[in-house]
Formats: sequence, C-alpha cells, structure tokens
Amino acid sequence: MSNPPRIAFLKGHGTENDFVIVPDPDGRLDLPAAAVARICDRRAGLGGDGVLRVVRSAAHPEAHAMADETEWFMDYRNGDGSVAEMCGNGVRVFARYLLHAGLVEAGDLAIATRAGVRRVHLAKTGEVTVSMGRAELPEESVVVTVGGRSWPARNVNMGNPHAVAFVEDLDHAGELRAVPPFSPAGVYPDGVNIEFVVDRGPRHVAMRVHERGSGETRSCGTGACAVAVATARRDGADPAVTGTPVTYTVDVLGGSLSITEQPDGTVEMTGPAVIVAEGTFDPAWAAEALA
Ligand SMILES: N[C@H](CCC[C@H](N)C(=O)O)C(=O)O
Repeated sequence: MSNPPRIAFLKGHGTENDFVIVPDPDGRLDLPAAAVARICDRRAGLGGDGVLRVVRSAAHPEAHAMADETEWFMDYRNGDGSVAEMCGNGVRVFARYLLHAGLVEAGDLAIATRAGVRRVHLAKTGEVTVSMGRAELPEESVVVTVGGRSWPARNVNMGNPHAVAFVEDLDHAGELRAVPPFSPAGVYPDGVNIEFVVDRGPRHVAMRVHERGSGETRSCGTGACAVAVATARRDGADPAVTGTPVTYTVDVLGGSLSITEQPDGTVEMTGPAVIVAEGTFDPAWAAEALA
C-alpha cells in the first residue's frame, strides 16, 4: 500500500510570535491536540507558538456562516493544541501566507476566525493591518501576584481573554515559566493571557506576556490590543470619551506593534508578518503523538 502523502507546512512569524502554517484547503486533515503539540514542540517537532491551519471557509463547519464574505478560515491552535478564539499575530501571518501562495493579491481581504470576520490590509510595504473588532471590558478584575509583588489587572476581551497589569519593571514578571498566580481564579474559567506593561514614553509602552496555551511568547497581537485599550483607559484617552482616535506603540520582545482605537471602539493593529521556510512532514510522525 502506498504511503499517505507527506503534509506540506510553512513557518512564519509576526514580531517573533511564530507559527506552523498547514495548508488544508478542503479541511481533510485531522489535527488533534496531541498532534498539534508535537508539531509545535521545539525539540521533537517543528517548533512554534501555535498552528495556523488554512481551510476554505466553505469546507469548515465553524466558518460556513462566514463563507459568503470570506474564502479562507484561520483554524488557530495554541502550542499545547488547545483551540483559541483569535490570534492577532496569527492573522497577519495567515494573510502573508495567502499572498505568498498566490491565493490573494496585496490590498484588502477578509479572513474568517473563531472570533468572527477580520478585515486585513496587506500593504506593499510588507506591513499588515488587521481590524481586530471592539474590546470588551468586563467589570470584574483580578490581582496578579509574582515574587511577592501584587498588581490589579484590567480585564480586556479581544475575542480572547486578557488580564493587563501595569508594573514598575518588566523583570518583576519573573521567569513566566507557568501561569502567573491570579485571584479570584473564577474570573477566567477557560484560562487567560496575562500581560505585564511598563511605560516607555508618551503613547508608548512595552509588554511581556504569558499566553494561555503557549507560555511566554515574544509577542501577542490580541495582547498588544488589550494593552493599548487598557492604557488608553488609564491615561484618560478613551476614544469613546474624547471623540479622538488614539494610537499606542506597543513594544514586545520580538519587535513593535502599532495599535489604534477609534471613537466607535474598533481597534486596528499594524505590524510585520514573515514567511521563513517551507517543507513537508510525514503524517505518521504527527500521528505517533497520538499513540
Ligand atoms: N494564546 C491565545 C491565542 C493566541 C494569541 C496571540 N498569539 C496573538 O497574537 O493574539 C489564547 O489562548 O487566547
């Protein structure tokens, strides 16, 4: 019996939040959590903070409702194989892949995600702008504690949950090898991405992040949006109150993102997206993880 065809993949990153891209237009590949975790393993696998499976919207049950306005669905998984609603850096890299593969032209396109349709502009400069929707700011907040220090953290939802803590020094976040302790735990029953933020100057902050399902990453797009929204509220610059758009530069370990919030609450993120390499892997290798 002939061997099943090898699976094509590409590696890409957005401000060093890196992903394994798996083209699967007809949605035929089964990628259970254990296989995704093996693919993302930085020693035994290809390495990545997550997987972006590229599926036609019409071929994926979670995207059927978006098929009339999008051709492609971003099936995002965290590095541990868990599913997340949205990945901001991932959408930029996903759009970059579509251009790289000749599936779209530069310019405007719409991508289906579990958080809904995201409108993307692929500039000829290489920068990618994503309309990230509106932040939700639930009232309840948590207290994050690391190394004997505690900070209140602002609850911000960008389609996925974030807790944003303003700290004195990014080193105070510690090694971030595990989820930083927070209370009350019940605020985030499905887990949370936790950002630590310091000021760098006017409308300029820097952050570190412990991501749900991936650990500390070099960048988090939805996290940078959550940070910009929380900082605008801290600074009395909420566009819904001032009537004026506000833009923050958010430095991440892997680079810098520009986040603009409009008076109507919509948030736009602009940053780079790079395809680094491409190759194939044997499906049996990924399936071994299921054994
Ligand atoms: N870990 C996140 C998803 C990826 C977010 C991040 N990589 C981004 O660029 O937005 C979560 O479980 O909600």
